[in-house]
Amino acid sequence: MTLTTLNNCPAPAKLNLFLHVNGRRADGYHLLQTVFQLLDHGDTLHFALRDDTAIVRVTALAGVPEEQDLIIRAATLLQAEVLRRKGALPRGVDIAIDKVLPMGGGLGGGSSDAATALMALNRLWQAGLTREELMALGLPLGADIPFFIFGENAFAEGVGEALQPVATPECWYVVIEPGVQVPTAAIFCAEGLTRNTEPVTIADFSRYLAEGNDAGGFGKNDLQQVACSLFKPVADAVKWLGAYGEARMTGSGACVFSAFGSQEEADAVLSNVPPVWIAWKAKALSRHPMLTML
Ligand SMILES: C[C@@](CO)(OP(=O)(O)O)[C@H](O)COP(=O)(O)OP(=O)(O)OC[C@H]1O[C@@H](n2ccc(N)nc2=O)[C@H](O)[C@@H]1O
Ligand SMILES: Nc1ncnc2c1ncn2[C@@H]1O[C@H](COP(=O)(O)OP(=O)(O)O)[C@@H](O)[C@H]1O
Repeated sequence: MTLTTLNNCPAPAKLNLFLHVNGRRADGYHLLQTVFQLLDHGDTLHFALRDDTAIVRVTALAGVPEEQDLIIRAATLLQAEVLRRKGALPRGVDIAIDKVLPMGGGLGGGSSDAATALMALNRLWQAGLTREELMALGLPLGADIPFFIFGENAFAEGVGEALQPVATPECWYVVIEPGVQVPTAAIFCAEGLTRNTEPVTIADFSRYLAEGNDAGGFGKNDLQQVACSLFKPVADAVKWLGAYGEARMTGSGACVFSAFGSQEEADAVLSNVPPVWIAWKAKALSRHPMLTML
């Protein structure tokens, strides 16, 4: 079927259930091991084909000029790839976004938006790229983009691009936004960052869960100590949520999460969150909702 619009396309948040820094590549990028968890909370994008070839963001995004927006950059890359393959530019597109996820929150919002744009436009433009080709196209824009296109919870290595599907518990997460934007680069270049965590295996993670442990208790987030020392609100959120269970930062911060077995337990914690913070609950997803939509 030829479509000209795709509305209500979800761009879910991710959590890094643990995040280990195992080394550094020659180009300075850090080698990581992590488990990515999809959440049923995120941004929503809307696409409408145009009669010209322009790619236009029709909603403003504070602090992100249109040409720097990962959504626009991803769409532009895919449009050029379609030109290369088919010899003609596909129609332009108006892209609207309902932005919910905080920027610099470690929830992968920008990457998830870009991944959703690539998946939606691959369909609208009938571009025919495989999932692997879309993942490779997105990687230079952000290390988390391949994961979102992969579409399943994953054990990731490299800079996050070597992905294996992994089962994770069907639990609820409480997420606190401490109200600061943590710049990823500042955390990775911090002097105090440890970069030599011993590698783990996907089997180690799965065994830990099979023993009945919470998803958020395996390993640690190696970026957390540095982020907490540079950004006190992150340390405060870890301390506060830690009173209810294992509390951990996601990605390079700033958001902090804890796992709960039921929605009621999550609600009980949420009702106590100090009003200085934005906080919400989200259910663990096992698949990216775009996979069902397309
Ligand atoms: C840490 C993670 C974990 O999922 O997520 P977020 O917290 O950003 O969501 C990602 O690896 C974020 O990867 P990516 O999205 O590519 O990071 P960027 O913001 O582009 O990286 C900014 C800078 O951080 C450093 N950087 C980033 C990733 C990495 N594996 N090693 C690095 O050294 C580089 O100096 C890079 O220029
Ligand atoms: N569509 C977008 N949504 C959010 N951030 C974007 C977007 N496009 C570019 N960015 C830039 O990416 C940075 C990281 O944002 P984001 O991916 O939301 O956080 P994080 O990498 O911590 O999960 C932002 O500070 C912003 O400058």
